[in-house]
Amino acid sequence: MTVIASNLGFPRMGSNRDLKKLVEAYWGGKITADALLAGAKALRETHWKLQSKFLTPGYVPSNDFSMYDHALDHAFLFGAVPERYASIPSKVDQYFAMGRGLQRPAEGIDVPAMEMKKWFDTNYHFIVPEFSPKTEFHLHTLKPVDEFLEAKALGIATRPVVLGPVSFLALGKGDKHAPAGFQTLSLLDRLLPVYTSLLNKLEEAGATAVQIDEPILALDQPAELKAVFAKAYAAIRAASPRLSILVASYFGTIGANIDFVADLPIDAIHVDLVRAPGDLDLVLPRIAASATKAISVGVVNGRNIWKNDLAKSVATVQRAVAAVGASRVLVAPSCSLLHSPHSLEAEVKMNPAIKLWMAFAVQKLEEISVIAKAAVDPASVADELAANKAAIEDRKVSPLIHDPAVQAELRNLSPSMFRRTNDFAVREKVQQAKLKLPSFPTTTVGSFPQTKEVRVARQKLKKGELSEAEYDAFIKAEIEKAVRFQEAVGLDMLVHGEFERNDMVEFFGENMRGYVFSQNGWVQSYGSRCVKPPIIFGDVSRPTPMTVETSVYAQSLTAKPMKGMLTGPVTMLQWSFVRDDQPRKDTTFQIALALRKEVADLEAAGLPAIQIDEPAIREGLPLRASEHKEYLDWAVNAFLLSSTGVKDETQIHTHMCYSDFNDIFQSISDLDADCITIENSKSDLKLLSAFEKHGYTRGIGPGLYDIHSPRVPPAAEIKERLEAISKLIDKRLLWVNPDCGLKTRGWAETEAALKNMCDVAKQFRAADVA
Ligand SMILES: CN1c2c(nc(N)[nH]c2=O)NC[C@@H]1CNc1ccc(C(=O)N[C@@H](CCC(=O)N[C@@H](CCC(=O)N[C@@H](CCC(=O)O)C(=O)O)C(=O)O)C(=O)O)cc1
Ligand SMILES: N[C@@H](CCS)C(=O)O
Ligand SMILES: [Zn+2]
Repeated sequence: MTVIASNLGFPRMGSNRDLKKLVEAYWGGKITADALLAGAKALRETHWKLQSKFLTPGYVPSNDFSMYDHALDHAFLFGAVPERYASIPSKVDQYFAMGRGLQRPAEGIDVPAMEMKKWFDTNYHFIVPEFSPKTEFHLHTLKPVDEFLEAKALGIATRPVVLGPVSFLALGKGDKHAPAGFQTLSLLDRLLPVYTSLLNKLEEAGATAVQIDEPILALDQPAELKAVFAKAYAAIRAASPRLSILVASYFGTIGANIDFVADLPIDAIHVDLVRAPGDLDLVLPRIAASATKAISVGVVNGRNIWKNDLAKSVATVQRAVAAVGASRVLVAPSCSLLHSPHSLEAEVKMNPAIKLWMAFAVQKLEEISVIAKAAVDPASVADELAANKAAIEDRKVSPLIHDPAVQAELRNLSPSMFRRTNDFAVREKVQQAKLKLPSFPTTTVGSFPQTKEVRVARQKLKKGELSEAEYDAFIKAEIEKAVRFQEAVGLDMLVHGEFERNDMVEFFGENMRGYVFSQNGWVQSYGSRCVKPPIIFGDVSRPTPMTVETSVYAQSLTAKPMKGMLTGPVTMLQWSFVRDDQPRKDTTFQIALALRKEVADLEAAGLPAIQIDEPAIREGLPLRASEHKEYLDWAVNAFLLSSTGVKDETQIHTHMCYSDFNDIFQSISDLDADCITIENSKSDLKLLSAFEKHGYTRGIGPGLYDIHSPRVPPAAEIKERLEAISKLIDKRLLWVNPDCGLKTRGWAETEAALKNMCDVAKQFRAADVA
């Protein structure tokens, strides 16, 4: 008797970010659509073959691959293609246009991208499906079937992954024509026949099992949802009586939702036992009470890079086996491995003492395989278990982790370190007297285009082909160009452009103690964009100033005020792989203390304004409301600890993007920043209504255009938006800026867009004076 070794999803990018290179080559006109599709197919083949080495036949996932995003795939699959993309001739271009917009003036095509949002509490972004009461579904593609058959042709039996009908609708939104109060779930009756016909086609192709992802089960759910789930799964069961259906919940506890999930006519339930170890006791009795249902135990962390404590996981799996028998237990990662880097194998430069503690996606599959074997026959994997035990022990006692000086500083924090000396009303006057900014001041969020030249220069520095001095001179030249550009375009508060940064989190990690870096530990962030999260393994501190020289240089080039530019403590935490041997709060406070010193140094060096970005503060919000307060208290305090050690005259900015901030409005206000630039261009005016409703009184720069798309926003569009905003927000508080940093854009489109934006600001300023 064996326990099944399974996977819920594999990273799509490939060992060498192959997918990124492929799609970008296609977008750049360097390869044809056929070459793109062939390249993607080859990548899937590699991934299926790789996974087959570790997983039980039939439990390798398919349809987890995506050219851009899986939520977009499902909108496309079910024909939820908004009207504005309907006339784009090729399906490939139509798909990418929905993800990233498309501007082809010669063909009269100019469509913005659909909205992009954070995928639950991850740093992955999904495309928000758009619906209206008129939405009719049909199978616009047969991607899951095609990919199932593709694997089958290679001799690999897979379990297709499909986004659940309830999560698919619930994660979507009403389009701009949808009436107020439109409920996307009201489309369930229309979706189900199409959904079940897809499952039928999968069965016809030979599929015997499917994984239906319902991640919304990790959220607090209204009572009405029980009936929605019951209806959806009754229809699925009726249409596919023999298909084995696993419903997967992940990213948190399934909680009280188990009460209705346990009654669904399905064959297996997946639970995330890393985030919610208590779910075993919650779910196992329900599984045991049924004669045939199986439990998929998510014991290997899909969200972090530390080695699994195999002995602990084996004990967990054995409890499940004891309760329901080995044939009804599946070992799995806690969630899809999409959020893990590909393989540790590439990490030839990493400190071996620390690498010993880690597992990336491929190593996690190996762990799953060992756990499944050990649950029934530990002797068969005795060597693997012994080696794992030694590594886990080694990490626990390693002297590399602890820094007594950092720990002492953390014990000695005083209440005054969490507040500014005076209120904003006082600070505002002192700052305005110093900065003398016009009304509707213009600024940008920090980064300017990270061109190929900039990235190649950094690569050359790493390879030793450029000296430190040559690289510094190159970066200084880039900064000077950016400063002259900003002056010419008419911006009021300038930035240095962040050219020296590989990434806003990685850069700071590289300059702090307690971090280690992978060479190739890329994780998809959105579309073709990847990040290489730094790894926090020990106590964090800042040995020397990190940004002062660069910021001082940038300020020396201009009479206009320059913003120092830092990444905030919560974002540093949220976008790193974090140590799991102390509370996240303690790690965040250590980072905040390091940043507080940097802020003090920037002020002392003469920077009049300092921006501390916290784009990830909302993303860190626990999925369950009962845990919100505790998180928000420490997250706000960490920001205050990093930012409040300055004089009244120093203007503290912050920046947030990619999330709905309405529900943390009070916490945003509690950050007490003098100005917040906030993403808003694609999420209508709901957010600003919250600022209006709560009477926000500090500076605010709602993003005026979307920076994720190469599309240049016409001035009229920016103007219309600013007009709508200035009806909601007191114009004395308003700043004029894009949604987020411009690092992913080219210079030509940046120049055109910022010119339009600054022209609009000038028009508003003139009208204000008149
Ligand atoms: C603001 N955002 C960020 C998030 N998370 C972060 N950790 N950082 C963020 O900025 N989450 C929310 C959003 C997501 N947005 C983005 C935006 C842009 C990117 C992005 O551009 N990623 C780059 C990789 C960035 C990087 O670290 N680059 C390195 C290495 C560059 C490289 O690949 N070099 C090549 C050679 C050069 C070349 O040919 O281009 C090589 O080594 O082979 C660097 O600059 O040194 C991306 O390319 O995907 C991510 C998230
Ligand atoms: N300062 C950063 C913020 C990104 S969220 C940038 O401009 O890229
Ligand atoms: Zn941003």
